[in-house]
Amino acid sequence: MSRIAVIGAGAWGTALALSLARQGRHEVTLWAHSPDHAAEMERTRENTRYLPGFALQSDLHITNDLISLPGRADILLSVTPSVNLPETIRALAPHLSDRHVYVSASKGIEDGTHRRMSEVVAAASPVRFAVLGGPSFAKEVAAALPTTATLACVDAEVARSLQNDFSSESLRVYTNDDVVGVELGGALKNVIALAAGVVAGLELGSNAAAALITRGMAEITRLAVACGARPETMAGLAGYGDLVLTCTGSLSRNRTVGVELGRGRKLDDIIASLNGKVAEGVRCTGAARGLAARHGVEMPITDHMYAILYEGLSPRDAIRTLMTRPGRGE
Ligand SMILES: NC(=O)C1=CN([C@@H]2O[C@H](COP(=O)(O)OP(=O)(O)OC[C@H]3O[C@@H](n4cnc5c(N)ncnc54)[C@H](OP(=O)(O)O)[C@@H]3O)[C@@H](O)[C@H]2O)C=CC1
Ligand SMILES: O=C(CO)COP(=O)(O)O
Repeated sequence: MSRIAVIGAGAWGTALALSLARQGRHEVTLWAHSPDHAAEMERTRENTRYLPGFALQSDLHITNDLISLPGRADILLSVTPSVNLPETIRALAPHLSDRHVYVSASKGIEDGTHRRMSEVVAAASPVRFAVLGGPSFAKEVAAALPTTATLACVDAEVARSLQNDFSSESLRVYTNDDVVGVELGGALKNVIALAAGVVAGLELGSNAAAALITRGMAEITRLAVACGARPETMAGLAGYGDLVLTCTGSLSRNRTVGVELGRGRKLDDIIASLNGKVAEGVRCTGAARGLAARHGVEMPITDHMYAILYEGLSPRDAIRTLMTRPGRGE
């Protein structure tokens, strides 16, 4: 039995808490950011705001007390939006030690600094770090549909132990030691998923959708490898797997934002209609572009996505300029 605290009661944190509690062999606590959300989940035994339709098990603890978590758990599973990780880890830091394993399931890169979540955590605390990635829509994990994931940690023993803790009949977990690759695969695919949504919103057809995924993978891999990732990781679940899922699956929030952009809706209006739900790619597009500039890596799809989001480029003009760039080898 492990004591596991899930930090973040959005859709993904709740789905992971449900999946862990379902096993019946762990003590699981789910932390919600806002007190009223925690109280509402305690009362209804359901997360009606972010993952409606799934009953929270009676032995799943719910709390809003962040700093109690390091005392009641050895594994901290961090599932806040990436923009909220720095404030969360700052609050937790005085209570953390190297006996804690901190598993990040957030998929983003810090704005401005371009730090990965592992770098944000390492700068603030002495915990051992792992990252969970792969193709995994929260709703399907909550429904116990077959799902695979990648768990990366530089310490192979910790990775194996987490694999054992997280694995179940419906969740098959693979280990990896390429933390950089799993982190960047998860964050960068969100940018390409936005672009895939744009292609769908403009009704550009299946050829364009396949091209976008493939050329998107090429630029994600270029950047990730320049940052130290292994190419094989990018060809695996946390790379291609998650990219294919979010570029094709209608449950993807990032893809949905892209679809609406392609149909001509304004970004502010689309974000407002998400009601506090996060589409990480919107922020990550700027961070990815900054990281690429630092490493001298060419990211044409990411650049055009940035111009659509923040510089008023029309989706149709973006596709036209991408299609008419000077010819090059594949
Ligand atoms: N949804 C999915 O299928 C998957 C999501 N992910 C990743 O998981 C992460 C979380 O996404 P998801 O679960 O979808 O989130 P949701 O969009 O479902 O929910 C947003 C969450 O952010 C919380 N929040 C808002 N402000 C803060 C804050 N200042 N500090 C901490 N938390 C805050 C909200 O809590 P409150 O309402 O109480 O303020 C709410 O729990 C993202 O990085 C995402 O990419 C990864 C795989 C799958
Ligand atoms: O990362 C995800 C699935 O693996 C979820 O993608 P969205 O954030 O686009 O919904």
